[in-house]
Amino acid sequence: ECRWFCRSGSNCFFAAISHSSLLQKRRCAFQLNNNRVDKFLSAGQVNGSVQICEKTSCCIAIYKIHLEQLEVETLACGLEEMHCPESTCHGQPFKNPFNICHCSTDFCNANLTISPGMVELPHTQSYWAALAAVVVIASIVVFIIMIKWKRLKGELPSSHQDCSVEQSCSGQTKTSKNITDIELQEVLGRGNFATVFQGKHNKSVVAVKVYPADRRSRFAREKKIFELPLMMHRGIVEFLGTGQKPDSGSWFIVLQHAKYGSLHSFLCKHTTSWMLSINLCQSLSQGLSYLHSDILSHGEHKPPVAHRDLSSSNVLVTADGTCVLCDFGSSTILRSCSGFWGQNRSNMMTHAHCGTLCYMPPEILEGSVNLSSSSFLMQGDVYALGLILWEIWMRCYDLFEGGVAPPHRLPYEQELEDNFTLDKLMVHVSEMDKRPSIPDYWDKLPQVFLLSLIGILTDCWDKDMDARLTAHCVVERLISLQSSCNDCLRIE
Ligand SMILES: Nc1ncnc2c1ncn2[C@@H]1O[C@H](COP(=O)(O)OP(=O)(O)OP(=O)(O)O)[C@@H](O)[C@H]1O
Repeated sequence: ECRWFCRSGSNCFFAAISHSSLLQKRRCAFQLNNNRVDKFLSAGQVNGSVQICEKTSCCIAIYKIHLEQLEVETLACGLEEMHCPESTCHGQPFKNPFNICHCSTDFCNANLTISPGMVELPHTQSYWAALAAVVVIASIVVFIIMIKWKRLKGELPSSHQDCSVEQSCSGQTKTSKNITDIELQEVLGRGNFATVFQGKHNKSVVAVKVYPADRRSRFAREKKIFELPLMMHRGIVEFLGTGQKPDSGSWFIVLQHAKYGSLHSFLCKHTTSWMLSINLCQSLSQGLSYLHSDILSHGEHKPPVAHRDLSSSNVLVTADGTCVLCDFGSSTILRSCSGFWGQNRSNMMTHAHCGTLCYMPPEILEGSVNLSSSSFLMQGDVYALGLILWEIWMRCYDLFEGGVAPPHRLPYEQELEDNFTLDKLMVHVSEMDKRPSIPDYWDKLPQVFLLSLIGILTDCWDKDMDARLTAHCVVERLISLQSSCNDCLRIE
């Protein structure tokens, strides 16, 4: 599911990206929990938390389940050519107390889950130890069911204020409207996973994102994000419902129709005034700030969500000149409460490597994220936000001499030109710590204004992810930038 390559946008050059060795060789999550030199080091080239397989196209994971938690022993490439028909990781008992899985897609060994029938393997062969474990687990389950049942009946208070309460963190979703009467018209855009059509529903113009039948899991993932409680905000594309086409079996999501399409295509076609550009920047940052927020309101809980594929192609421009976020197919729900994140640590490798290449932050390119914290996903979104703000301001004619802005370019397009490869991007962004260039003409802008504008960009795309602004702070900095500049550009 993860994308390493930019989509081939109409005018932009990323279709030319090629990196043959990376395309051909299997990439697996890499982690060794014992400190000794391990035979798995010889299975392929290691770069941080990624191993590029030399001997096989299978990834493996060896892990145990201890106290209902997954404990990873080894994530690596397979050691020798082997048969691994499964695309995802399904554990089989291995040397006691470990399970092992072999799978055949990139980073599939990072996506480990405890499936319902899977129990902790006893550390000894003792029947009684196993029985005791089963009894303890069963008692805990019965206890939790009793508590929930009592809460449902109102016998126990449901304290939504307390973030440790499982109920407020337990993944509430709303059932979306099942839409059957939809008319599809022209194609609005095509992504890697779906085709978006203009459509008609209840006499209104809508956008219909159609997933082919074999993309059901991607459809379900995006639907799940839209169905979170309180997922309505003017900076997030409005979700109207879902359905299935009876003829082809494909699935669709019905959305608000954004008149100007993606921000990328909008910026390719239009330059903007300062007022329009600051509106685009503010609405975009407000949408991201809301997405990242943990909100509890009237008994409903929206956990923080990391977008993970933020780019100017995944932001839409509406008729009133504001941005809305779209494409939540790579997004991750970050539950802030009671250990959910901890239970999913083994998924973080997969989380870390999603996204469109040119918007990937240095820590992801290097494979050096701190997996003990969930915040790196949101910090990665803020890095991408900084690049998009730069894209918007590079098309603002009020910021250029004679009111002429240069043609739209993607981040790093100018610097890396046609030789755009992952290696070049890593050297440029990570090793040399370079960022998109600031035009010389901006030096002529009023100093205070310029410092504040450049400050927002540099504080979003800082190499040190902990030094980056939060999306909420970006909103505040943009408000103060706007108010400090009422007449500095001599514009209304
Ligand atoms: N609500 C909408 N209104 C107008 N155009 C839209 C809308 N949603 C999507 N589009 C257009 O369709 C394109 C593809 O949409 P989207 O990014 O959601 O698809 P995808 O298959 O998930 O893409 P990706 O490859 O980024 O995952 C967008 O870049 C945009 O041009």
